[in-house]
This record gives sequence, C-alpha cells and structure tokens, in this order.
Amino acid sequence: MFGSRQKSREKLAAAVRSALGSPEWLESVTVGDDGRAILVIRADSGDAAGAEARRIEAENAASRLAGIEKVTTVLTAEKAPGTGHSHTHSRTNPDTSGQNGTKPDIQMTPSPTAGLRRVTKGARLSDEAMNQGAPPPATAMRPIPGIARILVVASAKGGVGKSTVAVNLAAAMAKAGMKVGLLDADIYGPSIPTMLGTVNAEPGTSPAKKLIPVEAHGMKTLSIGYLSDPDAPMIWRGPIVMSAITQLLNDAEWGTKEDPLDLLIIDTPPGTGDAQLAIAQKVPVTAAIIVTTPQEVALADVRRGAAMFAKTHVPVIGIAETMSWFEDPAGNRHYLMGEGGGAKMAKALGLPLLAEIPMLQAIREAGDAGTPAALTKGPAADVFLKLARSVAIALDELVTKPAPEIVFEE
Ligand SMILES: Nc1ncnc2c1ncn2[C@@H]1O[C@H](COP(=O)(O)OP(=O)(O)OP(=O)(O)O)[C@@H](O)[C@H]1O
Repeated sequence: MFGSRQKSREKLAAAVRSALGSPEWLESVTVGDDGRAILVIRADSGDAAGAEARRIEAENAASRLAGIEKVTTVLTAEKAPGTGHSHTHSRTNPDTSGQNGTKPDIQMTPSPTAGLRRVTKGARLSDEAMNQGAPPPATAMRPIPGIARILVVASAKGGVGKSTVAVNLAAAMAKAGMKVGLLDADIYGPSIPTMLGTVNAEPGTSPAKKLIPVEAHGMKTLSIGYLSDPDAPMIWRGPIVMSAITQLLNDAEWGTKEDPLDLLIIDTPPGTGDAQLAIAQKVPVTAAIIVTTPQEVALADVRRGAAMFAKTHVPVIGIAETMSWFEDPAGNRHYLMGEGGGAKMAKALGLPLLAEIPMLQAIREAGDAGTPAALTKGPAADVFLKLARSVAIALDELVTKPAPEIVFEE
C-alpha cells in the first residue's frame, strides 16, 4: 500500500520534471500523497526578473498536471561571485496556497550561516553584535491560528536523545491534560513515528485540503517524513526545510482559533546549521530548550545552540541533560558521560537546568515499542513529568517576566 503510493508520487514527480523539459536549473521535485509538489529551482541571484520567470514557468507547468494540487517553489541562488555565500528565496504558489489565505511574497534571506559567529569559551557577545543582521524577535511574528505556543526542542549534536525528550515531554504534558501537538521536523531521521508507534499512519486531508495530524497517545502529531520520499535522496537546505515545515505548521488542522493547541512541540534537526537557523528565524517560536549529554565535547555545542537562539531572539528556557548516569542494580550511579556537565553549562549560560534524565533501559525500550516511557509508571515517567512541570512553569513565566539573558562567559 505504502509502496504503491510512493510509486505514484515518484511518477508524478517525474511527470513534473518532464513537463518542464528537465532543465538543469530544476534541482529537485518532490510530490506528497495529497498532490503537493515542492520544486527546488536554481536561479541567478543577480537576475530577479529571470528567477521570477523561471518560478512562474515552473509553477504553471506543474500545476496544470493532473494529480498536482498545490505547488511550492524554493529558489536557491547560485553563488554570487566573490561573496562566498549564496542567497535563497522561497515562495508558495499564490494561486493555490498561502499561509492562512494570504499571499506570501518572495523572501530574500542572507545565507543563514554567513552571519554566524563561533562563540568561544569566555567570549561575550555584545547586544550590538548579537543583533547584527538578526531578524525581528520571533515573538513579534504573526502567531499561527490554532496554536497557542510553540516550543522547539533542539540539540547541537545528533544522537544525544533529543527526540526522546521531545516525545516524552509532549506525552507527559498530554497526560497532564494539556492539548499538545508534536511536529517531527528532524530531517536527518524522523524518528518520532517509531517512538509513537505511528510508522504506518498517514495524515488525512480535510475537506479544506488541510493535513489532519495523526492522533497518538493523546497528542496530535505530524512528521516531515510524510512530505518526503524516504528513498529519494534530497538536499535538505534551509529553505526546503522551511517550505516543508511551513506546510506542516500552517496547512494542518492542529487546532482552531476557538480551541487551539496549548502547545506545539517541534523536534528540530540536530545541529546549528542553516536548517535550524531557518526554523528559529521564520517560525513564531515561543521558546526553546536545548538537550545535551553531560560530556565536555557536547557542552561546547550547547554554547553554539544557545548563541543561535540568542541571535534569533528565541528565549531558551533551559537545558535538559540526558544520559546523565546509569544506576546499577545495587543503586550505585555511574557517570559514564561525565558528571555535572549540564549543571555547569546551565550555570555558565545563566539558564535553568530543567532535568537530569538518567540512562534507563525503560526509556529506550518504550521508545522502540512506540509507547513513550512518560506514559508508563516508574522512574522514567517521573523524570519526564518533572520536566514537563518545569517547562510549563517556565513557559508561563515568559508571559510575566523577560526571558533569561544569555551571557557567554565562564
Ligand atoms: N535517557 C535515555 N536512556 C536510555 N536510552 C536513551 C535515553 N535517551 C535516548 N535514548 C536512546 O538513545 C537513542 C537515540 O535517542 P534519540 O533518537 O532520542 O536521539 P536524537 O538526539 O533525537 O537523535 P537524532 O540526532 O538521530 O535525531 C534511542 O535509541 C533512544 O531510545
């Protein structure tokens, strides 16, 4: 069933490519189950009119094909000579789509990595430096109707347990009675469907042609995996990620104006590259938490993550340390990845340490089995419930007091 849908998506993508005459500037075509096509087009950044002509030509040709319901184009610019970096534009076909019925304009975004500076130990970024080239604060962005607050779960490195924290935090909040959504934006390996036991689930489409999130364990969930073909290699650059995430955020029935989600948790891809920066810049994120393991090498990365959020004015409400220790049957703790690193980093950055999550077989097993440990009974559930409480309090406090200021010094 899944295979035949995949085949028909591939066929449609090939049809789009050939309708356009397979030009070398067409970098990739992806078509979703519901007939949404994402076209990645290379264009000369110095020739806006030419780029626009390519976009119109591509959108028109694609949208004429039977089976294509909606077209989103992403313009990636060739390297501007001498600049050392490229520019990107992205746009959704105004005829068929648009956030909340509006028509987004072409956006020109400087290469997200161009302005990033490395934060070294003891360095302190001045406000002026922080604000150089920074976008307006995320809180000033237009909120998404149907979603009261958005929390980003980030990690500067892969494999530290970020998705496990995101899933269990969401599950603990849902268990506590909150209306929670979970968006899996981890492009390098969307693992949330496995952790929720929804690998074979597919989001439906409402009469208004919006995605209906998959319900699992009392949460509404969507995964970036649903928009991409797992077998077709795709270059996930910042703008492509943004197109997909924008669709998952705005073209989905998360909640209504009258009955919104209390919180949408986004599991972001690991790292602090352009994809992550694009999310922090373009999504109206309420706050972020950074997940880390205790070892020194991971902590250096936390600084980078904190610096990225500070630059984009997303308040970081705290650090969640995971794989903090292993407890043997006799009750002795073994700090396999170092001891107290998360607390040290939290102190250095002036952020709360929201949780120290031990290495527990139950956490790994529950993740593999598709039922989050937070929904079971025992120490694993307790630790995530505590984390959920701390996060809920920190989010509430954001309304009444300013976010903690991040200072990069030891
Ligand atoms: N506290 C924990 N105790 C035991 N196992 C854990 C714990 N946290 C995570 N794991 C296990 O470690 C593995 C990696 O976790 P997870 O997928 O959450 O990491 P990630 O940072 O999201 O990875 P990626 O970078 O691939 O997205 C999983 O098998 C998960 O079950």
